[in-house]
Amino acid sequence: MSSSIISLVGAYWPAMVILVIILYVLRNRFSYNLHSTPGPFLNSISAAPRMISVWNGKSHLDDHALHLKYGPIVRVAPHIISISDLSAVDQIYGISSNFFKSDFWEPVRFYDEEGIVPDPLVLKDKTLHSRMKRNANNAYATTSLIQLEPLLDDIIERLLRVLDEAYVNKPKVCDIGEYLHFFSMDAIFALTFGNDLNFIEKGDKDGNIQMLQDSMRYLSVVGQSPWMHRYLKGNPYIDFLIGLFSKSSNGTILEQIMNIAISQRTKTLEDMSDDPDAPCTFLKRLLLNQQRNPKSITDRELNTHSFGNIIAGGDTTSTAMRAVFANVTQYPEKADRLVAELLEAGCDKDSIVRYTVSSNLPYLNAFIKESMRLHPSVGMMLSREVPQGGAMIGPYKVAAGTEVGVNAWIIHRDPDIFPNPDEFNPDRWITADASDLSRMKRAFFAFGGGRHTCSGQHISMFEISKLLPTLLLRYRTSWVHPNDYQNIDVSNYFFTVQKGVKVNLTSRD
Ligand code: HEM
Repeated sequence: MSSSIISLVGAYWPAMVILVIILYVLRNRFSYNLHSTPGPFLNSISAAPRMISVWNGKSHLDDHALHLKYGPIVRVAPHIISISDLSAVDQIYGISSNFFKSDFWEPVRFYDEEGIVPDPLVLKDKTLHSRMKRNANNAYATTSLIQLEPLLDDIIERLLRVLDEAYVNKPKVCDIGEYLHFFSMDAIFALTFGNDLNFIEKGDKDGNIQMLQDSMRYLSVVGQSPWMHRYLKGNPYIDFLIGLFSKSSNGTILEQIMNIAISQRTKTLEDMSDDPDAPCTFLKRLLLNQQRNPKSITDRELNTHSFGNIIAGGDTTSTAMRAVFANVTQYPEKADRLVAELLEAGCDKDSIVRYTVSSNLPYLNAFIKESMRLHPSVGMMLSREVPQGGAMIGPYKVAAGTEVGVNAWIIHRDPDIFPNPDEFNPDRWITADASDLSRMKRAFFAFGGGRHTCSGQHISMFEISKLLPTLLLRYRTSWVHPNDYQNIDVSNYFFTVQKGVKVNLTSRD
């Protein structure tokens, strides 16, 4: 009997392989009821094209091309739909929406003996998420940040000193993009904990920034097929093996940052009793919240809030800063208009710009917003899962469990919302009539939307709207080669990090 089965398999195995492939293709093609959703055929039968696109770091360009070809709703993988439609923003992300965070985030969900480590960025549990967010709200508020301005000023001064000494009026090319990254890392450490790692002077000598970016690459690629995580870094043995060959084992850098968060909590508690008048950092404010109402926030949640700041606040803010800086360099006449606005508001080239002044300057704010429209720091869709019972996505009824999302990179280029979308035109934010402006604001998705809207957006605007005008008033900036703006390389591993923002700096007298 068994020998006849073996000979049968031996004779028909090619046909069986073909049958399995056909069944696999059919299953994918018709899964989640998505067979009539527009999109390339290959993407509907396998996640591989999507994973390759993400692996290459150019999925924002590929997705944009797909939307131009197929319209506002595109099936980019058997289980994933990318949407570029204003009404979908409310439907998927609105406060009362019941779409929740998808398993895209599984590769960066951490578990300990108590279960999932509660990081708001990745939580599916809406009740816990709302409580965590509510109880940290005041630490992210602008009023809390303003009293930390001296801390930020120290870091800005450090950066100016380094730039003055090494680059200004010297024939040496400045990789300002790198310095903006160092600045944003030092700034977020300082605002969160009260001290920083001095990336500005020491550089990234331990490769921490690179390791964080490697973790994002892992998330972006494996997040397209999250079940794979279990067989990769989600498996302790495999993770150990990967760690032997690469410095960027998922565990190392994220665990290191979590350890910093834990040790800083203890240190801040001690400092609070030694010096109650010390600046009220993010962490100190959370500890004060906890002392007032111990049930409102646990130690574990305190740790993940600080941890989340470092993970979510470095690449994002520096990417936005590089986008603004590149536009300042590319459009000198617009830069001159910014300078004129700053001088008229009483700023001068030898002082650090005050946040209360810069945050009220219309052209500066429009310039920053337009830079973030054309170059949002997050360049992949903010993935959510369709809830029980399925949902109508445009004209399509899609099944529960389908991953759906809007990508800022795409919706920010919708010509019906932003006419001449590829044109860098800060004035569109100033001259649009009320109804167009309201649509533009609703479509501005750089900080996400709804209940998961970026908690740290005021922190990043605080940093950006102080540092960039200060640099602008102090230095003239020019490209090293005429085509440098077009040649900036963008790698999109969730964060759209640019390489090659290199300039000559001269003092602005
Ligand atoms: C220009 C700078 C920034 C950009 C463009 C940005 C963008 C975003 C986006 C798009 C989300 C939504 C993710 C989603 O819905 O899936 C988000 C969430 C978040 N961001 Fe930011 N971010 C920036 C800076 C920061 C900073 C400086 C911090 C911390 C100090 C921060 C902390 C967070 C946190 C904690 C969340 C999770 C919020 C939640 O899920 O409720 N971000 N950010």
